[in-house]
Amino acid sequence: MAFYSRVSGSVGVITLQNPPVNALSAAVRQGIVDTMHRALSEPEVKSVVICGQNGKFCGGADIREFGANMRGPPLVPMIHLIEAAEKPVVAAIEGVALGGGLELALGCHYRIAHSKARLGLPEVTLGLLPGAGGTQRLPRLIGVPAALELITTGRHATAAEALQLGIVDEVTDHSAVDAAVKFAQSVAGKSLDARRISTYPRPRSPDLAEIFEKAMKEVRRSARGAIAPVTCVQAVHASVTLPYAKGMERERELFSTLFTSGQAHALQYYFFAQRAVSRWSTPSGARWDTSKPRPVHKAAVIGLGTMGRGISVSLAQAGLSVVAVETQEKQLLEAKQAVSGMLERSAKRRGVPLADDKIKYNCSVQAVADADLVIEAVFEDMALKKTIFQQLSGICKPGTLLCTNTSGLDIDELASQTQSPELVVGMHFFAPAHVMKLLEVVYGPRSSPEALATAMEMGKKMGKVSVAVGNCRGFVGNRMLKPYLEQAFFLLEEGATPEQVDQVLEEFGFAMGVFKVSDLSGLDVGWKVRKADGLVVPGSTGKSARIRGGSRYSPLGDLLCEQGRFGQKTGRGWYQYDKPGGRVAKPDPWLHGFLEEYRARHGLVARRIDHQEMLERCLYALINEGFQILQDGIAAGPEDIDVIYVLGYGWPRHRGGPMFYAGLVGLDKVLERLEHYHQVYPDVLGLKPCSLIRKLAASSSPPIHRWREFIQKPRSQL
Ligand SMILES: CCCCCCCCCCCCC/C=C/C(=O)SCCNC(=O)CCNC(=O)[C@H](O)C(C)(C)COP(=O)(O)OP(=O)(O)OC[C@H]1O[C@@H](n2cnc3c(N)ncnc32)[C@H](O)[C@@H]1OP(=O)(O)O
Repeated sequence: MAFYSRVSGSVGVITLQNPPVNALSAAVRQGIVDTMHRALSEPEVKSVVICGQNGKFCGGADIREFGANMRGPPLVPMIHLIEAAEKPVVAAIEGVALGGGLELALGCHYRIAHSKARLGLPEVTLGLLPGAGGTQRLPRLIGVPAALELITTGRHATAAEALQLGIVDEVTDHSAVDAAVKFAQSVAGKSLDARRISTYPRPRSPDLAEIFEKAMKEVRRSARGAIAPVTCVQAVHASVTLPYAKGMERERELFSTLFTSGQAHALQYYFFAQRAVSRWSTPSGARWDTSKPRPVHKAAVIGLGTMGRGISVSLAQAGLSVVAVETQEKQLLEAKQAVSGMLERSAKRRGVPLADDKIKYNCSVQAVADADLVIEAVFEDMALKKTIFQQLSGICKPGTLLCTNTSGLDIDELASQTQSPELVVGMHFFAPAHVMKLLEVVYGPRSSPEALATAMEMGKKMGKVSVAVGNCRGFVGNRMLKPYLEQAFFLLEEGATPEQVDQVLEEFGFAMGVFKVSDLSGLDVGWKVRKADGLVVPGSTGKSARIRGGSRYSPLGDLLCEQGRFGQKTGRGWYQYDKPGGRVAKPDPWLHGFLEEYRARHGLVARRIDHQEMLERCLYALINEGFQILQDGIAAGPEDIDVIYVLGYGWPRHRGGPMFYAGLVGLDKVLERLEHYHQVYPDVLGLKPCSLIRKLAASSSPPIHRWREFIQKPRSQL
């Protein structure tokens, strides 16, 4: 709703009230319309201020109302009512003015912002465009290039930038509401002819055609198949080619196309999924709202390789005192230099104070004795990690949380090396650790709810999106990667090239295809794991070379590693690069010859594999594992998996995540294709549909928010 009051006798103040962000729900819109009429009809009122309760102007349209039968007064006429008013209306912007919130402010005659406020039109991130006049008013106010940039990226601008661009008229360090009231009094009775943005002339400039062409090219390149950014450019284009009223019609037409699109549903689902993962729960009933995190003031990082350095930076930037340990003096010095550089660059980029003095470097593990939380970040080697956990158990003060940065090793095995296994959790960071937003927080069977809550809280402090997951090989992300990679290898055996498989995945929207990613992260990483698992059998020939434990196995990755082809770092992998460390992947005739020779050796006849089959086999094998993970209770819900895949594995956000995508395709269709492929390849376990997808499909494929009802709760000791 909206609350009306009169201030200083002559200023009507309309306060939006819809916690937590004063989104424009039907009740709020109704409240604005009613209170505007009241303010306009009261003769004593000479001007109006619109503000939001609790220091937040407005977070935009109420996203929860999208899709449902939208009731209440529509936004566009509501904003026109404000703009057409004969009394000056001033927006007092505190906190945020986003989406419909900024469009409401653009309908006001003046805008006063608090210096800490953020303003933007982030609709594009929800698969929409600013459909309440934003695409027509903003370019008229600040020009096409700046409007295009803000609308197609959806980024938030600071108040200072908004002032510079001309979006706001004044910025204050004090109460924006008080400033707006004062301002409103000063402009009472003045002409509003020059203050109605919709009446401004269409933006004109000789280079507009070039600007739009460039913008369109750029969004097509970066959107990776997302339609909203492209549609945003089309809508802004209407502001220069059409008069305002016609431009608004075009905006509405384009908005309607986006509004009902699968991409908008996916992006809005993802918006809530990213927030839902913080409300974690475990199979045994431990929950975010009943588990209290321990206070952490001092943290320690052991091992200052690439991951340890990034983790130290993240901790320091979160304001913690950090002890960074590397036992070799030379490596310690190198790491110190590298971390300082990272902190400096980051401080410059984010405009925050340098956090260099937060980190103390040390050669001895003893230095972590008084830390509240230790993150071990040495190589992925169980024996080494075990030794460190034994040491830590003896050195650390009672109650210290012991965390391991591992991408898949058994948390419980490490916990069993300590005297307090309940204080051990996994923290799986993604490289580069100070940049990537995702953190998998892994609870073992003995981790306490308090330990899990502390690690989740720590992730949040570091600005990460933390997802709580159970302990199993590869946790969620890497476990699902295995069947996906396996299919990609099998496709090569059957006749595809790495370029073909990657192209299919990139056209789907992945930032990089599976083989390019493999080259980037290093083929030797998986090779080491497979060797430790006893899967690598050098020189094996005949049928047994392609079977492990009764299931189909592809040794292609192992064979490349035996040739020293580790990917970008060696200049050769699934592709070739101009030099070791090179970044530009080029098809490699050597590899094509190698694949032909391999197929011939194993009696495999290459066939032409169509686009659809490549996509289905890779994605559905991954999705099937996702259902198995839900069934095993490793992830609490599909949102957890989707957030992990979007933030950690380059899954295109506009497709919601693998589990959402499965629902969109249709669970019965995914099941049918899995059944088909499993029949063709009965020796591939990853293609055997798991019982949860069968159960859901048999129950008429309920919507994704109901899937949890179909998951049998596994027992856990946590
Ligand atoms: C055939 C079809 C015809 C179509 C007909 C329809 C015509 C309609 C035309 C209408 C045109 C509309 C045009 C306008 C569109 C919009 O405005 S879309 C919304 C744009 N706004 C946003 O994208 C902002 C989203 N929110 C945020 O970015 C952040 O929440 C924040 C505001 C910056 C605050 O961040 P923080 O303090 O970190 O809090 P959070 O945890 O993110 O959020 C707190 C809770 O608030 C919920 N929430 C936030 N914003 C909204 C919102 N706009 N609507 C609903 N709910 C919102 C958020 O989900 C959190 O709650 P929980 O999920 O329960 O945790």
